Amino acid sequence: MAGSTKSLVKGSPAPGPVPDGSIRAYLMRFCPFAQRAKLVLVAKGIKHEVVFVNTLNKPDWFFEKSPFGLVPAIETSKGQLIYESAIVCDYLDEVFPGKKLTPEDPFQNAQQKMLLEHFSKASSLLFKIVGAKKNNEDTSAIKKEFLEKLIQFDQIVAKRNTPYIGGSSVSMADYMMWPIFERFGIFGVEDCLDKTPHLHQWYQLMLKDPAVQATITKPEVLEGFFKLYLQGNPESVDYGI
Ligand SMILES: N[C@@H](CCC(=O)N[C@@H](CS)C(=O)NCC(=O)O)C(=O)O
Repeated sequence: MAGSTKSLVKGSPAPGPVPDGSIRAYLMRFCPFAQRAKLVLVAKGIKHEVVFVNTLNKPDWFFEKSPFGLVPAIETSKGQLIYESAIVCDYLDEVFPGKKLTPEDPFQNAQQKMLLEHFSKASSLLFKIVGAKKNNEDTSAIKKEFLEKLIQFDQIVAKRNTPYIGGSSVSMADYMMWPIFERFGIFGVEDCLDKTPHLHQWYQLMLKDPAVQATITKPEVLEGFFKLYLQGNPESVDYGI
């Protein structure tokens, strides 16, 4: 992926205008939401540059690019700013040519969004695990509830009887969910896939996807970052590549 490999921190100067014919993505290397944007950029072959932002020590100007101070955000050569991963991904799919990732059919599109809602009933629990781990609390009850919700989601996926969660080929719903699955190891829930056979099959299929292969982070790198994050020691985190 083109662009700088250093993460910008508080005090780093703001980058200049985005060159014509390109688009800039403000990302953080380990962020699952930023990976959603990266997956769409790569899957559609969109020419872009990347600016990594240290989200634990961000430059003040970043709030002008992304008002909530969150990655991902994108900036066009016209100075247009788009933030929130789902909105960023929809924008990229709508504006750029290449493989359409969102179904043209409104019902199929609605179905994809409903699948994401179902998945979020499980995935939101993962963020509770992070909170509990930060406070050195026991996570077993949350993990149990997560498994129950994931099994329910597995059954929904099974009924659809399509190789990908979104349909017969890889699509937006798959890319929106993938980054969370990639991080099952850091949440300590990777064994849940043994109990969700349809999701497990999908996971194996997604590992072969070129955009997934281009954006995947090695589990040991993710784990290293997560450990430091839990210690609340942002200065010691090397966000660069
Ligand atoms: N709802 C947002 C969530 C994005 C998000 O939480 N990004 C995190 C990094 S994984 C972030 O930028 N955190 C910075 C902060 O909390 O100040 C989206 O989907 O884009």
